Amino acid sequence: MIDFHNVTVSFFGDKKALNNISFKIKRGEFVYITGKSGAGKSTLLRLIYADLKPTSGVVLIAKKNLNYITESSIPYLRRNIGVIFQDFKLLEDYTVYENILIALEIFYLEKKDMENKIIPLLHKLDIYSKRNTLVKKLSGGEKQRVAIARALINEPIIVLADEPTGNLDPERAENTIKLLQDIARNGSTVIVATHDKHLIEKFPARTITLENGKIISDIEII
Ligand SMILES: Nc1ncnc2c1ncn2[C@@H]1O[C@H](COP(=O)(O)OP(=O)(O)OP(=O)(O)O)[C@@H](O)[C@H]1O
Repeated sequence: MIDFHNVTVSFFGDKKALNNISFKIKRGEFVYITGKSGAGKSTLLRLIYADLKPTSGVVLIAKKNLNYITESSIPYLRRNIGVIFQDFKLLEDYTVYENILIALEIFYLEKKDMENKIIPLLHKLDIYSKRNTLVKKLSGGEKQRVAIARALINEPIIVLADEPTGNLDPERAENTIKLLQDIARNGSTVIVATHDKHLIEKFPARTITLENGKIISDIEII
C-alpha cells in the first residue's frame, strides 16, 4: 500500500529532514512513527499526503509513484486519505457538525442519510453534545476529536495522524488509539506519528523509530 524507496528530503543545504529511508506498509496495518521532535515524523506523513515531494527516492502509494503525480490528480489521492493534523486545520467559524458535513464527499446523499453517517461518529468521539458549537469555542482536546471525526467520515483507505493524542487527557488518548486500531482492523492503513512511549507500550504495534531523519529501528509486534 505504502512503499518508500531510499527517500531523502532536504529543505536547505546539507540538512536532511529524511535521509535515505526505505520501508513498506501493508493494507490494514497499524504503524507508529516515533522519534524525538525534529526527527522527521511530520515530513514522512507529508510525503504520503503528496504535500511534499522527495528530493530523491521514490514514494509509492497503491503502486502510484508520487514523483509523477500532477497537481490536478492530488485531490483524487487525498480523497482516499484521512489526515489528522497537529494543528487540526478546522474551519473555526463553523460548527462541529458543519466541519464534518463539509468534509463529507457524498453531497448527493439525502440530509437524513448524511446525518446517519455523521451522528454515530460524533457519539463515538464524544462530541455529539457540541455538534452545534462553533469550533473556535472548543477546547484543544475537543478540536482534536472533531479533527479525528473529519478524517474518518469518508472511510478513507489510509489514515494519517500527527500526534493525534497530544491535547487529550490520558483516558481520551487511549480511546483515540483504540479507535484508530479498530479502523485498521476494518481494513484501513493507519499511521500514527507520536512521541508518546507510554501509549505505544500500552497499545503495542509495529513501530518505526526515526532519529535525525534515519530509521533506527522498525519493530513488528505479532
Ligand atoms: N518546511 C520546512 N522548511 C525547513 N525545514 C523544515 C521544514 N519542515 C521541517 N523542517 C526540518 O526538518 C526536520 C524534521 O522536521 P519534522 O517536522 O518532520 O519533525 P517531527 O519529527 O515531525 O517533529 P515534531 O515532533 O516536533 O513535530 C527538522 O529539523 C525541521 O526543522
